[in-house]
Amino acid sequence: MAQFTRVSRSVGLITLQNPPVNALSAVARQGIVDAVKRALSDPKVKSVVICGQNGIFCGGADIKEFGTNITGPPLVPMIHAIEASNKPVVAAIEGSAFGGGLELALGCHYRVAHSKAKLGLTEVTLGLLPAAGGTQRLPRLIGVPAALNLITTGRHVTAAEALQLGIVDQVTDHNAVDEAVKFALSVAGKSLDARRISTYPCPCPSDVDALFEEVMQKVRQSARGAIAPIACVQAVRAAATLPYSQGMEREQELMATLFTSGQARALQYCFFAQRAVGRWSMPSGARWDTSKPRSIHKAAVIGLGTMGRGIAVALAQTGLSVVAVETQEKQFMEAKKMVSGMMERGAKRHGTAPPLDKITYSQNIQAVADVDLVIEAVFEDMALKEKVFQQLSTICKQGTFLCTNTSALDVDHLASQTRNPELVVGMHFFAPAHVMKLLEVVYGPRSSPQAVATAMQLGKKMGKVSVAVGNCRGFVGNRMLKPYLEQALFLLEEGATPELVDGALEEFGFALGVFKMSDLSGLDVGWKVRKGDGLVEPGLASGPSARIRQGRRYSPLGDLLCEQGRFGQKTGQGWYRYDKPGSRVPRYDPWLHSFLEEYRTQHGIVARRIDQQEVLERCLYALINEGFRILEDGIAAGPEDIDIIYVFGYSWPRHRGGPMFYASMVGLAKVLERLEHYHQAHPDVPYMQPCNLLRRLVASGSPPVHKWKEAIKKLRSQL
Ligand SMILES: CCCCCC/C=C/CC(=O)SCCNC(=O)CCNC(=O)[C@H](O)C(C)(C)COP(=O)(O)OP(=O)(O)OC[C@H]1O[C@@H](n2cnc3c(N)ncnc32)[C@H](O)[C@@H]1OP(=O)(O)O
Repeated sequence: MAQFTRVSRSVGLITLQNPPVNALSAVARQGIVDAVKRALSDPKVKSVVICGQNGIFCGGADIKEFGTNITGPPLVPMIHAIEASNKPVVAAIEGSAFGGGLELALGCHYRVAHSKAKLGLTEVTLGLLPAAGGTQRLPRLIGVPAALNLITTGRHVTAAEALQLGIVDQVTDHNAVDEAVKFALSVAGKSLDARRISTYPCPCPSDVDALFEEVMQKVRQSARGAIAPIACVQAVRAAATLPYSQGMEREQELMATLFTSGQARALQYCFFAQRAVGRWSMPSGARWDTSKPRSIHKAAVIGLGTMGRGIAVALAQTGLSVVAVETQEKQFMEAKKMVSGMMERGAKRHGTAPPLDKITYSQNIQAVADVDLVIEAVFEDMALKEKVFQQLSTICKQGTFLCTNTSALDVDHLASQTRNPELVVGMHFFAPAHVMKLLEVVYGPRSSPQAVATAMQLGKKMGKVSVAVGNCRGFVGNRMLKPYLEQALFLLEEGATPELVDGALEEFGFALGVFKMSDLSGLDVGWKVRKGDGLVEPGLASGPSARIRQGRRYSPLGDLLCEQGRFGQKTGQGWYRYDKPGSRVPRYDPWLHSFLEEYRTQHGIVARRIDQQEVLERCLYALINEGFRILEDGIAAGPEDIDIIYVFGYSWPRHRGGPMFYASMVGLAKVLERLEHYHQAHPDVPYMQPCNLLRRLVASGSPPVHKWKEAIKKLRSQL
């Protein structure tokens, strides 16, 4: 797991060998301890280089070991031994040096990095802190403000930035190991007194207290309830205010609390879930490892509204040639300007050239004749989309994949409009499409595995986290949102306010509560859908039937706002008031509150006190219940797919692991009991009726979330 060789006569080369990322597992740590001992005791070795095999230095501690009985030598004394060595030790950093990997490098006396390497103390993203001395060494090396920034965000820095910050001593475009060996030869025999970071004083600004107070406030605000970033600040504060050994004690103390926390479990679950969704499967048995994607060189986007523009930018940024089609003159001119602006801003942020020449614009759909893949992003109207798919089917060359960006409509019905339905899949982007990381790849019963594999691969190229899901109304994300939104409206009817509901959800960790989010998305969007579904009945003002539609409880509150022209941020009024149309800061709206009171009076509802717990239980458990139905229906292959969709697409707090993971943490029996309770109280709300799968999982002893897939398979086979 760590190979020792002697190179250039006097350099001991220690190579970590733990594929795929040279994580510091127990065996790898033992390998390093043994190799370091060997290097230090070999009189021929005058200096040492530590590197990782296969072009990656080290991906940090082995996350798979967390939550198990950890054996093998601990990291902290191992790194101390390296730092204490009387022979110079040089880290040769290629690929990545993350978490414990960078901490190992900080224990070395020198660091040489390849120009393409990335470095970071990423532990906070896993609900932890850099507890192998990282919180104590980094501030001593680069100063408190820069260390705070890196440690509390876990962000990756390039080799160039690492050099500028003083994290590495040399950056090279050549082979980093060869350069590190040369470096090691050059420093052999030199004094190491000034090279042991733990002995450095911590450079601090004069008013340390004020600095930490300010940072703590900022971190609390952005952490949305996550505890690790706060512990990171506390640990760095210890570096700034205590001697090294006491700082280390504080670091270990804080880590002990984080290590066993539910948040760390949730974040580590998300880490693996994000990777697991790439190993997709379809009910037909088609899988990621047996389905070959086709290469896409040229793509087209049809419709340059908000979504189409974002998709065109995202495609061009991957280096593809893109044909962007918009048939309406005004929208066409506007879109061209907007798309160029979006690309220029993106390029400026990344310090690259905007890929303006990658896009050709056309007002004629015939321009897509020679592309390999089309993404339709016209207005969300089935008749319009049907027509576009019929046209595409005749215009495009043989074999072109036809994708739709619909957020809810029937992908299979669109496929039926084409000559080759097997080439049709959904590619559901989230707004703004060039920014949001999530992509739902929707397969219909006739989508070919190759079409799914191609869309998944294209999503990956675009830097998206792509999740393959089955075809149903709203797919996974929007389908689960429906009961969540419905409960929020019922709560308003019964006595809650938008502020109370949003407050509870934001305290839970959502970036925006449900009403703020609805104002941002536009209330007219759902109104149109409800009209299409025959749910909107203007004039049905009061009486018992006013709140029953299609045999179930219905709240017309959203429709009533829309009838008043209150569409949210864009009109300056929605569930909140905004300073002017397009403003983003929601303000308390006395009109809305009187409106709610009048509404309740009109419908004979006596407002009651609703607490945060009820808000959370009703909104979240209704959503989770639908998640179980989605699993039962086979629309999502496993809980990880649902959780990743919610974390990346719907701002579900990552430190709560996604809705299905959260349900497992709350306890399935408790979720079931609360759903039963609310369904008894509201029998006319079918979404509250506990799903069979949930009942059966509880009856089978509530297996942990990573065993659900297996349990569902077993339950299915028993049917
Ligand atoms: C009491 C304990 C005290 C401990 C004190 C010290 C504390 C240290 C804490 C840490 O070090 S926590 C770990 C910090 N490391 C990271 O955050 C890095 C995580 N990994 C990555 O960011 C990426 O994997 C990568 C290294 C940049 C490589 O990316 P790439 O896209 O090339 O591959 P992936 O698909 O992401 O990964 C491949 C494969 O490897 C698994 N994996 C990656 N990192 C780790 C790890 N650190 N431990 C275990 N396994 C790891 C990953 O899950 C993939 O496998 P899978 O089967 O597909 O899931």
